[in-house]
Amino acid sequence: MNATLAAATLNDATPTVTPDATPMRPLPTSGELQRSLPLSPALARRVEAQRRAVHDILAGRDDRLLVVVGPCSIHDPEAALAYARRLAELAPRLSDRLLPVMRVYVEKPRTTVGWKGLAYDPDLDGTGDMARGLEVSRRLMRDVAALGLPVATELLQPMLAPYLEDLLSWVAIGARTTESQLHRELASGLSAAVGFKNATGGDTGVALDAMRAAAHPHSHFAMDPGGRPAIRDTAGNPHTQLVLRGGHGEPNYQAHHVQAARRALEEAGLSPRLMVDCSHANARKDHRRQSEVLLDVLAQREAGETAIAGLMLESHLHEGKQPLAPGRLRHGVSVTDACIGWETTEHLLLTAAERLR
Ligand SMILES: O=C[C@H](O)[C@H](O)COP(=O)(O)O
Ligand SMILES: C=C(OP(=O)(O)O)C(=O)O
Repeated sequence: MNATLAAATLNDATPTVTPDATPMRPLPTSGELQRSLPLSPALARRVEAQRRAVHDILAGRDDRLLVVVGPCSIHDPEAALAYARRLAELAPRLSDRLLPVMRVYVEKPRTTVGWKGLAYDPDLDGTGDMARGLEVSRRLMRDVAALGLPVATELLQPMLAPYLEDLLSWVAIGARTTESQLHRELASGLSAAVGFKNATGGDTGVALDAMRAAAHPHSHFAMDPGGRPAIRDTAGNPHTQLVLRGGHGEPNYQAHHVQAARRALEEAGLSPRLMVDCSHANARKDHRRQSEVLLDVLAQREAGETAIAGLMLESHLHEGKQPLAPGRLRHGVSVTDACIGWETTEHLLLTAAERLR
């Protein structure tokens, strides 16, 4: 062992260097962040009610459509809050047929390399101020939940979950991590519902395996709120869902795909209530195609397909995407995948509510 590390390990319970002696930067513990940005009892009760509403849809006790909608990624919390206000204002006009849940995605999985999200790099300049990233992420999620909108996010780094999980009503485990045992263990201890995406290559079987694994109790390595390593014993999460997102550039949202997925869920003894992601490979990475997918999904519901319990849309204040060039960013435009703009989003959500009445 390197001499600096050995000294630090022996003399100090919290070493501040890595094995190659690179200094490490401190982060708050999840308990510290929760104390500085607490959930009031009233907001905690509201999140509980939001989770119950999502669970009811997944269990088929509520036949509304769960709609996970919002930016591909959050890079500007102020623009995200402006989006949230519009969605919260629209929600009462939809609420008899749809339950809108806002995408507040602060972590991004990357195919190779790229900006990894607000929690990792809130200054968008590679400085990686994750302490501030965690703080702005938690603050934003708390503001969105306080507007009355259930919060959805992708959980990618399991260590990050305890900082945010008390605010979440719906969690995605992404196409790149559905097969990961760590993410299945994580899902098994969450109170929020969890959507497992099919793999990037299109395999839905791994998501079904993930649902079965997450429903099971686990004991796994974790951090306690004080930042100490701890064993987390989970109860298992029965509120999980398959998310069809297409694979290898090929869609999997059409009626025959949905019917095949429903049969596979039933055969595996899982609840046949899935979500269709209108973006990603289902839109062949062209954001304008999201409306085609949504209209097809609505037609399937109208034809009596009960397996479709939800859909996902990538949407921001303004259409399209832009390169991440700090100082030259257009307000409310995605810096990751291209999104549909607010007017299209509003039109699609109102159309969906009307057609499902
Ligand atoms: O939704 C997001 C992206 O499709 C995913 O994070 C991968 O992004 P990338 O291929 O641009 O890295
Ligand atoms: C990364 C995402 O999706 P997927 O895991 O399907 O690529 C996403 O929804 O932001």
